[in-house]
Amino acid sequence: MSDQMLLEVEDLTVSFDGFKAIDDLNFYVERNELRVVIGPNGAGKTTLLDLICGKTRASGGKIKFRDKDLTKLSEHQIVHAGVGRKFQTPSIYENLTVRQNLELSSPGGRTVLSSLFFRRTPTLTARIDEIAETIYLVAELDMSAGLLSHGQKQWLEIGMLLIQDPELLMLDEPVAGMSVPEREATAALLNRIKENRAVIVIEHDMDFVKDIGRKVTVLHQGRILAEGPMETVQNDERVIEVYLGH
Ligand SMILES: Nc1ncnc2c1ncn2[C@@H]1O[C@H](COP(=O)(O)OP(=O)(O)OP(=O)(O)O)[C@@H](O)[C@H]1O
Repeated sequence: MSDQMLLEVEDLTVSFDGFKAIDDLNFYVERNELRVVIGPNGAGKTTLLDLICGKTRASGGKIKFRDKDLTKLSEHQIVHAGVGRKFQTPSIYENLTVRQNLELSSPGGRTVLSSLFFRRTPTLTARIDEIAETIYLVAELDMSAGLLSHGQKQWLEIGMLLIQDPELLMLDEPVAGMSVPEREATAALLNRIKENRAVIVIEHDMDFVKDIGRKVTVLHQGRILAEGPMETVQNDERVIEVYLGH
C-alpha cells in the first residue's frame, strides 16, 4: 500500500461462538482522512472499532497502523501508538472544570495533577487554549463540566482525546442526542481536526453524514457492502435495500 495509508486492515475476522461479526474485512484509511462508517444494526461497526483499539482481539488478520500490527498490542500500547477512541457515553469528570478535565487528559496529566507541585506550564496552557477554541469551549474553560450541555460534554471529550494528539481518532455516534446547531458545529469540528490526523466516525444520522460530506464505508454482515462518496453510496441499490430504504 502507498505511504498515504495510515491504517491498513487486512483479512480481519472475529468470531463470537462461530458467528463472524467481522468477516475477512479489508479496510484502508489514509492520513488526514475523515471516514464515515455506516450500516444496519449488527453490521459490525462497533466491533471494527473495538478491534482497532484492542478492546476485542481478532480471530485472524492484521491491523497495520503506521509500522505496527495493532493485533499484537495491548489497549494501552495502542493508545500510546497514537489511536484515540471516543465511546458513545461521555466519560468526563463532572465535578472538575473544563480546564481540569483537559489537564488531566494531557500526556502525563494523571500524575502531575495528583502531585502537590502541579504547575501549569505555559506550553500546556497554550495547548489547552488552542483545544478549547477548536471545541467551542473557550468561555466555559473555568466552568464545572457538569454544567455543560450534552453536546458540549461530547465536545469536551473530543478535546480530551485531542490533547493526547492521536494520529487516528475514532468516534462512535458523536452527534447522538445533539441539537441541529450542535450537529452542524460538530461536522465543522471534525473537518477541522482531520487536517492533521485521520478520523473514523460511526454514524446513523444521515443528515450529519451529508454535512460531513466525505468518503463513506457501508458495512453489512461484517463485510464492506459499498464504499465511496455519499452521493454514490446512497444511490447504490444494495445499500438502499439493506440500510437506507428502512
Ligand atoms: N462480545 C460479543 N460477544 C458476542 N457477540 C457480539 C459481541 N460483540 C458484538 N457481537 C455481535 O456482533 C454483531 C455486530 O455487532 P456490532 O455492535 O459491531 O454492530 P454495529 O454495526 O455496531 O451495530 P449498532 O449499529 O447496533 O451499534 C452483532 O450481531 C452483535 O450481537
